Amino acid sequence: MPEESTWRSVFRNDLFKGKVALVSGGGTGIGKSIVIELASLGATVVISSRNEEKCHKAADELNALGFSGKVAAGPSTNIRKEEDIQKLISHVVERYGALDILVNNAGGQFISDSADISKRGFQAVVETNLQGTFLMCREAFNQYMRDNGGSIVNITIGNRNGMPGMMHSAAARAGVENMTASLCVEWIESKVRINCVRPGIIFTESGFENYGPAGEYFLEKIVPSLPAKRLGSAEEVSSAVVWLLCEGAGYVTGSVICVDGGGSYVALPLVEIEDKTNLPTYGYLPMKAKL
Ligand SMILES: CCCCCCC/C=C/C(=O)SCCNC(=O)CCNC(=O)[C@H](O)C(C)(C)COP(=O)(O)OP(=O)(O)OC[C@H]1O[C@@H](n2cnc3c(N)ncnc32)[C@H](O)[C@@H]1OP(=O)(O)O
Ligand SMILES: NC(=O)C1=CN([C@@H]2O[C@H](COP(=O)(O)OP(=O)(O)OC[C@H]3O[C@@H](n4cnc5c(N)ncnc54)[C@H](OP(=O)(O)O)[C@@H]3O)[C@@H](O)[C@H]2O)C=CC1
Repeated sequence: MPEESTWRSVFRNDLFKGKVALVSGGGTGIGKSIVIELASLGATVVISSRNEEKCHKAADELNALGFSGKVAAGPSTNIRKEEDIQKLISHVVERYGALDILVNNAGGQFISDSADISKRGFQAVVETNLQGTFLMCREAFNQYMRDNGGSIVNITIGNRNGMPGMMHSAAARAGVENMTASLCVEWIESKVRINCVRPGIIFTESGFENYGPAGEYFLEKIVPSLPAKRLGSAEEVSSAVVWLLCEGAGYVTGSVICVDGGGSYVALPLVEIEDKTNLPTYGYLPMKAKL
């Protein structure tokens, strides 16, 4: 996390004054950076995840840094569980009287060849990333935003070229982006805007711990293949999130902003393809060139 003395948001410091925000997975990584942005711009921010202690620790740390009382941990919430989500949203609305901003940042997956993913493994990833995001949006809308308006940002993952090695997550996040397109129309009458931010490969300690040595190995191969030749920072993601949430983005809904240094336009070498290809050729004419 940046030192408070050196870190300044690029946005106006009262941008979210009086607003109440909920950031899922806000105790670590990208989510924590979004929390810092929102709190520093005047919002009251509730953070939640499965590990409540981690969220309390992050809230205490941020409040001690100068966001005194602006950051609070909500109840432990597993976004795979509908009842946890219902309780979390009602906790925020009852305690803070509003829910103006929702950032669906919680999510994750594991690296695996698709052929080795069990049914439960696939379900766990889809339940977390697609169903969890849907239920968070639905509850926020039904319990508050339908009558009061609001702004939602869903964090997704690079899925333009699929994501060999993380197929389940890319499929679920593509679903989130498509769901966002539907919801932006259905909820516009309630003055709810909903958008996505699709990060490329972003350095977060918490995120990469999840992959262990496999993560290091992949990174060595991925970084040279990225057009930007570097990883992104959490702050580069949270800047985009905050812009989408603010009034200046008032005509933006249903969109996806890629924060990926151009990574969507190259194939990431997450899986190795042998030089010798086995794909049979079809054709009647003799091949002039060796394909
Ligand atoms: C390193 C470079 C690669 C490119 C990076 C791309 C950029 C993306 C970065 C990020 O997303 S950073 C965020 C990372 N953080 C996380 O992913 C954390 C959250 N993830 C999880 O909690 C899990 O991955 C989960 C599967 C979503 C949930 O795990 P949980 O333990 O709660 O699931 P269970 O209900 O216990 O198990 C369900 C099912 O899933 C199988 N499974 C779980 N982990 C793995 C694994 N590592 N490999 C294979 N299978 C796994 C588990 O075995 C269960 O299935 P069955 O065994 O019962 O069939
Ligand atoms: N870092 C990267 O390169 C990229 C990350 N992303 C996405 O950005 C988001 C943040 O990732 P990042 O900050 O890197 O990694 P983190 O692991 O730090 O963030 C994931 C957060 O989600 C929470 N979470 C995970 N599963 C659940 C669940 N079932 N219910 C509630 N909370 C949950 C975790 O908390 P807890 O364990 O306490 O539940 C954690 O705080 C994720 O959705 C990730 O997939 C997308 C593209 C690239």
